[in-house]
Amino acid sequence: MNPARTRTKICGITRVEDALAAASAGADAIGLVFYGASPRAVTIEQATAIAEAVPAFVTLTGLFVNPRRMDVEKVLARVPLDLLQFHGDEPQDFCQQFHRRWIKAVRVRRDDDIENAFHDWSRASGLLVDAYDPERYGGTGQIFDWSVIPQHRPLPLILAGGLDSANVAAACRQVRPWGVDVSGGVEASDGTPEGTRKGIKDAAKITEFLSEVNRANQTD
Ligand SMILES: O=C(O)c1ccccc1NCC(=O)[C@H](O)[C@H](O)COP(=O)(O)O
Repeated sequence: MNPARTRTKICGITRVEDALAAASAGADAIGLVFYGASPRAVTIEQATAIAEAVPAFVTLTGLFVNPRRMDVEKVLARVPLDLLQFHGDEPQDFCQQFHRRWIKAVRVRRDDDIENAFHDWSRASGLLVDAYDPERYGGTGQIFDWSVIPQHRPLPLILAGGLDSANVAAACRQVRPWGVDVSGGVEASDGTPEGTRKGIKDAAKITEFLSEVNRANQTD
């Protein structure tokens, strides 16, 4: 399916004000990280507050990494997530059991990883392709080689990994993804040249990122 416009998801949100900034700027989805080892992890209380604040038509996504079934169920009992995102090594049957739509992240290492993932997670509502890092599951700020992304896509493809306002327009034009997903690229600076305050977003960076996606959509 070819998108009329590229959808956008701002991931790793931990504060109500950042969720509202993303929604006001036009993001289609926001992501909450339920993975304790992440510096962007939210508590159930934070997630509940964000869920209450997010307006209709913004997809509230819950991200998990190799959770137990009970971990996901515990979150779903308290937080009205619209979509699950599995960012670890979860098999399809595991992802499928929650009666909720879900997307699968694949960390791209080999040329045929994406093709294999389309086959292995064929019941997903989308495939998120991210950079591979041997030590971290995601949110790495790293780009991968977009030329390995196949043209034939049995599922909507969501591009992630090291995106920011400087490269997202080029990414949209080259890859033509269904959607793009960003985390570190819209975070507040920690005062060092490359560093960011993990989980704290910069509203101006979110606006600039979304403007660049819109620009790419309009100049096709
Ligand atoms: O954000 C995290 O800390 C994280 C930890 C473990 C698994 C996934 C994680 N984030 C995934 C995302 O949703 C990011 O948007 C995606 O990996 C891209 O991140 P970035 O390169 O920082 O834009």
